[in-house]
Amino acid sequence: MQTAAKIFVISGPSGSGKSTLLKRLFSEYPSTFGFSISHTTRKPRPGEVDGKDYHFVEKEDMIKEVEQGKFIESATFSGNMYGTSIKAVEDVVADGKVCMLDIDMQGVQSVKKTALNPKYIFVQPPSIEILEERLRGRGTEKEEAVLARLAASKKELEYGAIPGSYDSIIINDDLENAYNALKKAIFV
Ligand SMILES: Nc1ncnc2c1ncn2[C@@H]1O[C@H](COP(=O)(O)OP(=O)(O)OP(=O)(O)O)[C@@H](O)[C@H]1O
Repeated sequence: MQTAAKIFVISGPSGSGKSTLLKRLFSEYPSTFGFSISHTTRKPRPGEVDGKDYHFVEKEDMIKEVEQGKFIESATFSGNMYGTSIKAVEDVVADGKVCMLDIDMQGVQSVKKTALNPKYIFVQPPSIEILEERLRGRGTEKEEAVLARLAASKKELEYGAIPGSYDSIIINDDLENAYNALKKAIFV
């Protein structure tokens, strides 16, 4: 099946349903799509393979490459750096797959400065109240983290509402409808 682009950026507030939708897409089309492999400065855990689970790199090398503008996004969690390089996205395409990039609003703005030329998809919750319900229902975050995510989601929603920020907006109310809308945005 033909897709509208080789790279899709999927963004939206935490809890809006990006992972749920992508999981479905990957299971319906197991050989069409791929995720880029992230870099990290943390040490591999037993069984983790360099270049498969992560690109395991030294901190000074990663800092240098981030400074050189080779990364779309990078962040530090508990002392370890993580990030997505532009090349990691290009590698997915070189491997014959359509790259799905699940990133936040800052990542979106950063991709816009590259030559990757993806289609941008925004996954929008039906309302803030429902977003809050789903975030709590997921049960993966402590109260503090839920509140931080909700605060960040307001900015994500504002950015999503600016005309031209995204090529498609998927309102994730009924999952079935949202999934069909996602497929419409992806396949031509
Ligand atoms: N259409 C829907 N109707 C009801 N519940 C949904 C729907 N879509 C997703 N959910 C539920 O909402 C919660 C958040 O979804 P999900 O984890 O996919 O969000 P996300 O955007 O990937 O979040 P994050 O950015 O934090 O990874 C999950 O518990 C999921 O099962």
